[in-house]
Amino acid sequence: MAKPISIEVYNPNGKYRVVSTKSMPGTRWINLLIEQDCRVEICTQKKTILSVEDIIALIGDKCDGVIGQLTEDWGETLFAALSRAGGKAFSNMAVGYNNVDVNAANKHGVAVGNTPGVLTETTAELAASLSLAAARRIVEADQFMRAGLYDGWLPHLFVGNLLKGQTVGVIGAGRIGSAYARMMVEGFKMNLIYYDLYQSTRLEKFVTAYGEFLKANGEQPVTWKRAASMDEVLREADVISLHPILDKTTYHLINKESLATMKKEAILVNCSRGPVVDEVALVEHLKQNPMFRVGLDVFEDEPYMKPGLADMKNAVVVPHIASASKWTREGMATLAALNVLGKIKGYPVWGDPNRVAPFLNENAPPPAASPSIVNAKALGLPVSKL
Ligand SMILES: NC(=O)C1=CN([C@@H]2O[C@H](COP(=O)(O)OP(=O)(O)OC[C@H]3O[C@@H](n4cnc5c(N)ncnc54)[C@H](O)[C@@H]3O)[C@@H](O)[C@H]2O)C=CC1
Ligand SMILES: O=C(O)C(=O)CO
Repeated sequence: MAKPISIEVYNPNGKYRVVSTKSMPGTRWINLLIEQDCRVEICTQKKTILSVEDIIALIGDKCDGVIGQLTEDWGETLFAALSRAGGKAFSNMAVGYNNVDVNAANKHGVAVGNTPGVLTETTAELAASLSLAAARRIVEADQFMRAGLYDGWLPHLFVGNLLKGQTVGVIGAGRIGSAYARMMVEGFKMNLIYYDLYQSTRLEKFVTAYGEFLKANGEQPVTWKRAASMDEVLREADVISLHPILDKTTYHLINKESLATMKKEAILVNCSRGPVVDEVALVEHLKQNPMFRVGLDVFEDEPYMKPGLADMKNAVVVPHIASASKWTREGMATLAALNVLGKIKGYPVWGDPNRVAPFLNENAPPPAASPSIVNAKALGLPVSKL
């Protein structure tokens, strides 16, 4: 029998019961639910990662929808529990939903929401920050200063890599990968090589136009190339950033062999999901190649790091904060709440989950639609004509 869980309740007499497994930034998401007759229950348990049993206790006997987190295991057990409680909607407060078994949700007729778009630039900015931190050895240098070791300028002190004119490689040039590529190309005048299952025509056009602009101003133009294989990117790029989804095809995409393909002084950044990289192989590679550097936001066994990683001076590590800007996190909470609300109210699904701005405008009511439901087709949900 699961222990009772502490909660905070808003609008206790609301008709629909919506549970959020965590407190989320901002208040707009709560207000939007309350305005539509929802009783909102927020779990206040002091435990970072809730277990399946904890969430079953939160769902209880009657629950219309749940807003959950990427740390939770949303599989058959939870969707069965939600369905038994009369629930028809779940939303991750995340764009990635590798923690969700969508087939199990389909089986129980539960709509699964995610939060694309609102975190694209914020996440890309963190990937760019990690690229710079690794290239210019910022964390090592900061630690050196704080340790009182600086006793004067030296020609060899913390020499790193210049980005200008080098090649940035992007693996997974979707929303975030493309935004990161634009930042590195435009900001640092890097040439681009990318690998994705699909062509990114918009990104290619952007780099072409920027190259023409530079040329017209008497500067060296930037270039782009769509690689035929991932190995081509690994061989040619000086900085490689990983932005694919995590699924069977991308698990351990970066492993001992692929690391060996990369340049000895390359920089690898991962802001996608930890298991995209074989972290044991990475630690070994970092040990053997002190000039190879990484910037990691995500880890294979989050929240843990594989043994040895924390000791590596050539690794910059941060705790899965890529989407952590105030605007983005408040927007993610809003989109997640509206995904659940839309299904409860019987609204259609928004036609273009990449165009979420109308849901984020605080000065107007949001459209009567769920912003992004990943299994809309499987459940036969109607699509909004707005
Ligand atoms: N660290 C963090 O806090 C965050 C991490 N993420 C992660 O980033 C991922 C990407 O997000 P978006 O760019 O919004 O998604 P997206 O769906 O726009 O882009 C993913 C891209 O990966 C490509 N792809 C899929 N399989 C591939 C393969 N085997 N090889 C190469 N490319 C492949 C797809 O074709 C697509 O273009 C999310 O699924 C999530 O896991 C997203 C936001 C924040
Ligand atoms: O949205 C995601 O997928 C995250 O990892 C957190 O922003």
